[in-house]
Order: sequence, then structure tokens, then C-alpha cells
Amino acid sequence: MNDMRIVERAVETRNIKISARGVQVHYGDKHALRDVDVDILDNTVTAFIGPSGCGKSTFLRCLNRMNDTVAVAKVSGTILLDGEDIYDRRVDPVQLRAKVGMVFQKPNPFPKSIYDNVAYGPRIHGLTRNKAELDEVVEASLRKAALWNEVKDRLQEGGTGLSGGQQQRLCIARAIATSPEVLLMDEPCSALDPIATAQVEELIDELRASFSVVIVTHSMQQAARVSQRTAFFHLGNLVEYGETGAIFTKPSDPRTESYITGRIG
Ligand SMILES: Nc1ncnc2c1ncn2[C@@H]1O[C@H](COP(=O)(O)OP(=O)(O)OP(=O)(O)O)[C@@H](O)[C@H]1O
Repeated sequence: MNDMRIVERAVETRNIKISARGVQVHYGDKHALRDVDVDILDNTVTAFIGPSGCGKSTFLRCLNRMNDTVAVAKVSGTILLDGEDIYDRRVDPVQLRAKVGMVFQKPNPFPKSIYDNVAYGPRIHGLTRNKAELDEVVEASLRKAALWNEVKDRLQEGGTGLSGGQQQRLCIARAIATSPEVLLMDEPCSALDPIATAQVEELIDELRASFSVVIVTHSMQQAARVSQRTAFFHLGNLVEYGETGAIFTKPSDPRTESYITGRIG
């Protein structure tokens, strides 16, 4: 019986990709995030939900040190990626962001060709040795992002000339071209129509085979459709975290229940 418990614990430990403890964020005097503890699992889609201003994006941005770029932001606590402290002085945030990629709310392709958008990360991180290898990475990333068939004959055309949904898939291809271990998505479908949204949701489900995906969403239907784990934030606190099905069907905190039934929002 004891042996059994040891085996179960070992499996759980191996599956933790990011472990956050006591994370606090201040923007000047504003205490935006309070004492957040959470373990994010590998090969899992984790959704962050909660009312506007509750700190979802703030916490997401802690996970690849994007808050470093906000002068007034002060982050404390511990965040481990595979057991390594990402806020350790020796960690280069640019290298970290290649491992923990990010896709933003509004598609933001660079004013470069479709090819160069995807090749950008592998080039700056020196991930390929020659043009043939780079071509392979570009093609593989565009295929994973379900965009290859639509753009393969116009790779030298500008990325900004694509439709909104295609641009967002191009940004996903750009983010996955550096072979990240975690992909952070901040409301990735909010600028997309229902068809493009469905394509990106399908893609998210496929991407979890390769890495851990964390998505901030205002849509509870989307959280229920794409995620296996859900974290509910309220007024800077992580109120409840667990299996998505359980959070939506039998939340344990009354604040979660009020939010998912539409009483607070
Ligand atoms: N750069 C900033 N400077 C000052 N305050 C900020 C900054 N970014 C966020 N905040 C504040 O921190 C709190 C949390 O914001 P955050 O963007 O994380 O919330 P959110 O849950 O993602 O909201 P939304 O769903 O509206 O995007 C809010 O009160 C917000 O006003």
C-alpha cells in the first residue's frame, strides 16, 4: 500500500512543469496578485478564468518574465520550470521566452514575410545550422499551426497581409518554432471569428501532445472545451484550481460558483 503511494507521488511530480509558490505582484502601490500557489502540469491545457482585472494576465506574464518589461511591476515568490527558478539572476529572460513562448490577444505578426516571421526565433537563438534545416523548421511549425496548406505557395509574402485568423495561427507557428516547452496564450481567440476560433481551439488540443499550454480566456465555454485544468482568479487571489470538469460542475468555493453561473463578472 505504501509502495503504491510512492509510485503515485513520483508520477505526479514528474508531470509538474511549472510550480509557483507565494507569487505576489505589485504595480506601484497596486497589489495585483496575492500569494498564488499553483502547479501547472505537462501535456495539459490549463485555463485561467475570472472577472476582468482579477490578475489572470498578470500571473500569465509572470510565467515567462514578461512583467520584467513593465517598469512599475514587482514580482516576488518562487516560480520553478522543471525545478529551476526562472527568476534566478543567471537566467536570461530571452532564452526563457524561447522555452516559455507566448501568443497575445491581438495577432501581432512582424512586418516581415510569412517565412521570416516563423524563422525569426530559430535564427536569433541559432537553432539551425543551415538554410535547409531552417526551411524544415518553418514548414514543421506552419504545419503544426495548421497554416501550411494555406501559405505554402506564398511564404515570401507579408505576414500582415493574412486574415486575422491566419495571422493568429502565424503567431502560434512563430511561437512554436523555437520548440518551446510551455505555450502561454492570452485570450488568443478574442479577435477571431467563430470559424477561426474553432481552428485555433482544435490546434490548442493538438499542441498539448507536445507541451504544456496555459490559456487566459473570458469564455467559460472555451475553457470547458479546451482545458483539462482550470484556475479561477478573483481580486488578485487564486480562489480555486482543479480538474476543469469539477470546477464547472461542483466548484468548492462560492465565488467560483457565482462566477460560472454568471452572478459575478
Ligand atoms: N502595467 C500595469 N500598470 C499598472 N496596473 C496594472 C498594469 N497591468 C495590470 N494592472 C492592474 O493589475 C490588475 C490585474 O490586471 P490583469 O491585466 O492581470 O487582469 P486580468 O484578469 O487579465 O483582466 P482582463 O480580463 O480585463 O484582461 C488590474 O487592476 C490592472 O488594472
